[in-house]
Amino acid sequence: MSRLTVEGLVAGYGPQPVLRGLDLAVPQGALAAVLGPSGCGKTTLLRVLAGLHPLREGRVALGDRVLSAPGVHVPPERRGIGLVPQEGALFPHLSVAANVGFGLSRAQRREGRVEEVLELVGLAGYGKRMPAQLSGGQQQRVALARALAPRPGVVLMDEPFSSLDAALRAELRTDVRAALRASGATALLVTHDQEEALGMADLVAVLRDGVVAQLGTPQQVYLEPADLDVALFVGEAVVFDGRPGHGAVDTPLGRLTVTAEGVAGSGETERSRRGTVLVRPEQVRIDRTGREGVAAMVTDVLFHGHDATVLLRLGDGHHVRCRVQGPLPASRGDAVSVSVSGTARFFPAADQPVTNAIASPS
Ligand SMILES: Nc1ncnc2c1ncn2[C@@H]1O[C@H](COP(=O)(O)OP(=O)(O)OP(=O)(O)O)[C@@H](O)[C@H]1O
Repeated sequence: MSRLTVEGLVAGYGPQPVLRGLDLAVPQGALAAVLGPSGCGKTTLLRVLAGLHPLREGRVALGDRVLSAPGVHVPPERRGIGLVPQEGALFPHLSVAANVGFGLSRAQRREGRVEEVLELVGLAGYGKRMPAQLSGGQQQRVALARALAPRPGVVLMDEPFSSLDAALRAELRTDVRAALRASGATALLVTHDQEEALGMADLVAVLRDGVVAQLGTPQQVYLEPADLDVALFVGEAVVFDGRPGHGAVDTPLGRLTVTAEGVAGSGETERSRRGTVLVRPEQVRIDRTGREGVAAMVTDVLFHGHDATVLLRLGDGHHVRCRVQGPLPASRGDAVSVSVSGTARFFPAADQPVTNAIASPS
């Protein structure tokens, strides 16, 4: 059983701990991405899980086996956890095969485990090469093969793609995901790249202030963020101040109907509750004819290849981002009108009752 469980984890370096009661559970065989801003404690978490840094309070367990707890510390080499560091960290004087086989017994090497994992990561036949003869992406594949070779229950990856260019990163993400699935290992991927976390993982844990602010599927953290900070961190957003009343909220993008329980028809509608209304840029629709929605001026168009961002200024001076696919709907300087499609979210201000409401255009 390799379900990874972290309960009430407190760990750090100085008097103020970096991790402050962190809870996290990753089911067996799942790939979880740990997403958070620089310095929030992602690497510290991996180091504690790998047994390289002590915890002060809490518990780390793999299945029923406690690995770390006050008074318990299973040494790193006996945890059944493989680590892929940020930049491969291969032994430069050892061949690929020797790097991969480093942690294996002679029997395991004789059984062909090295060739097996090299094939798993797409490097069959590369055993005799030296690390210096490999590209950055290939070196990361070897690092993954080395981590997988002893059949660990858990693989930890610390920003394994950060030194690679965008095209290589995308290719490697797909291959690493497939290799991890095939190995059956539970995996934790540390990243500060939202696209990587959302695109690769089965589960995303958003770290903030030393705890997990939200743990959910990529869809959940993007479409149903636990709070405004998570919403703003995981993807782009268009936000306005709002004060729902009578089951609707007025925004510079028009009147949005507030449909969720807690605001509409609950008796609270008359009580003014200021907060933030949030829509994603892909929900903003542009109408070239200027008939549907609110008047806006296109201030810039950023073409990304697979899609484009259209920057707009509304009549009242608000700036709005819109994401569009396919043919560009407008050019810089065009007068258009904009509206919102689908549902939006309302987050009451911090000093207000904390009930998220879903708003949709009326
Ligand atoms: N060895 C250390 N001694 C003292 N403080 C440290 C040490 N290592 C990390 N820290 C501090 O602990 C905090 C968390 O660091 P950590 O490396 O875990 O963050 P991170 O989320 O992985 O950041 P990044 O995304 O930049 O890699 C930071 O404020 C960092 O300065």
